[in-house]
Amino acid sequence: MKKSVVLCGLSGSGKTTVGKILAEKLGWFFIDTDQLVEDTTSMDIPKIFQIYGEEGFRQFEKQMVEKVCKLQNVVISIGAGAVTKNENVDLLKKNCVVVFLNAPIDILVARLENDSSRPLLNSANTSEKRNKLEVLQKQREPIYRQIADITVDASLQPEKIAREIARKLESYGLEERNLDIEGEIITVKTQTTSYNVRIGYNITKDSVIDFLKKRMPSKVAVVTNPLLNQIIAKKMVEELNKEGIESYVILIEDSEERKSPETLFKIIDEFAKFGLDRESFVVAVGGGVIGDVTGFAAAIYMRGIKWIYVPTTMLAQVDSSIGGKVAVNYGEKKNFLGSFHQPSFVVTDTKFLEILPNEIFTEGLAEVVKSAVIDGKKFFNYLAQNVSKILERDPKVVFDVVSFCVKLKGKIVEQDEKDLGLRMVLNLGHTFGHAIEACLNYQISHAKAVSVGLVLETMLSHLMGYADLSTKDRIENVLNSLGLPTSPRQIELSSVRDLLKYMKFDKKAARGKLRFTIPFKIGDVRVIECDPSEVKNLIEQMEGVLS
Ligand SMILES: Nc1ncnc2c1ncn2[C@@H]1O[C@H](COP(=O)(O)OP(=O)(O)O)[C@@H](O)[C@H]1O
Ligand SMILES: O=C(O)C1=C[C@@H](OP(=O)(O)O)[C@@H](O)[C@H](O)C1
Ligand SMILES: [Mg+2]
Ligand SMILES: [Zn+2]
Repeated sequence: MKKSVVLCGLSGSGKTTVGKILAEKLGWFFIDTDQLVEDTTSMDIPKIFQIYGEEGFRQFEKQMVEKVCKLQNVVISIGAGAVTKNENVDLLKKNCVVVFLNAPIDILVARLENDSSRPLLNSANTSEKRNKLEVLQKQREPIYRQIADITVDASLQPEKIAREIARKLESYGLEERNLDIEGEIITVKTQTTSYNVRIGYNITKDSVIDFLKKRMPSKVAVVTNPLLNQIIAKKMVEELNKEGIESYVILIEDSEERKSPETLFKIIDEFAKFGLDRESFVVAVGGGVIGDVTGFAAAIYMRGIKWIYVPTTMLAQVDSSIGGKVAVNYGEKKNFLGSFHQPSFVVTDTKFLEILPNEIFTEGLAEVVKSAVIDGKKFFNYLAQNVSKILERDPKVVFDVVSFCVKLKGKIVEQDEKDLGLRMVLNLGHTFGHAIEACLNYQISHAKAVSVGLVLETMLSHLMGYADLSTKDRIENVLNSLGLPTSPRQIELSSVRDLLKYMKFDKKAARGKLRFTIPFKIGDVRVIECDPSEVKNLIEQMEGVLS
């Protein structure tokens, strides 16, 4: 199924200009691969050509095409030459409705007359520029024509072109998404502080700006990745500056490997470079890695400055954005260095969830099931009954799911901010989950590990004489129907016994005892302590059942 739109055509055909207008019209996010390449390399395109040559640029461009083709509901504008790589063409055709912006050369030459940002068209005079464009046209136009689902006359006014494309997209089932969902504000009151989590649809920019305008911080640093910079952060910073609040963007790459002390110090160096002081604010826009690292940087910079979190993935919205746990990995050890530093405000905008690749969306769902098991039958049954709506990302159901999880976690954190008692129930699925992640060398996602962990911990509870088998079956069924793994075999974990040695390094283990959070039944989750030898016995029994 084609879930996004890409605009192609020669330089000057209006891919960037029309793409922005079209996205606005559809209520979708807009992404330009040229801009992504520039933000990722921190260089403009002429500079990239100068240093790496055209082929070097094409390699960066290919990585960006791969990245954006994983998303949904986005308007993409590519560089004119992206179609010269077959891999790009294949991906774009597979994932996007392709629109060819077709305009006569004379018009293109006129539009680009004073433009020096396109190195392949750099020329001393107009006729030379025209010749270069004609050479590119011969090579590329046949490809545009061949891959186009829709062709439009790009010599018209940009607004008109965008309108025409939007009309033609309807027959591909791609339509405007401007949903009217009533938001809500949830207050989290801990012993040390109190803050609001505002949940809503398409609320990020206004919420953050309103909040900051009331406080007028000395400076603001927004930490995000290149993709989210284009989608939201850049505009936010521009508006903040217009409002007289001096603001900057700090771009980081946010793969799990980058959740490191190096990234932490890089962010801190940037804070110092921009002159942030104790009256400044930090805004983290991104998934769990960006939230955790940025929150930790805010926690230790000048002994702590205030921060706002805008979580953009399902996992971050339902889990890591609440409760103020911030951290980086240290060597092999996950979240080994960290602190508690509650944000001053959380903006949970479910519009971000519309564009997530399926796999990343699903990653949040394991924690959702966990929350449902902790809370009880009502939410658990709601989940079980709404599996297909969740997978379709029905906006209302997604909103309810996020809201539910935020409220539950908020309540738990209010009673036990520092993870000394009650908060440990949130570790359900995680003693096994973390051990699975470590045992598989972190080549598995946290979500999949927690999903299998949930099932194994319920089995453990059963073998201890607590949970009955129907509880295990119900948890297993919901996880399975959401597309999450439930058995060691599905994740290529050959021996459950191997997990034991990793459990001993768990942060929850103390004085030689292991700690588990296990369900007695749905809605009754308890923390228990065990001797490693007892756990070894039980795991051996478990392997008997599994084989
Ligand atoms: N339909 C249009 N009518 C008039 N000017 C346009 C139109 N589309 C683009 N332009 C102008 O042409 C120049 C190149 O547009 P741009 O969007 O950068 O094209 P592309 O991304 O396809 O290279 C810009 O100065 C832009 O304002
Ligand atoms: O023709 C090309 O190969 C290029 C086109 C540019 O994008 P536009 O199509 O926006 O000019 C940009 O990707 C780069 O300068 C290379
Ligand atoms: Mg462009
Ligand atoms: Zn987790």
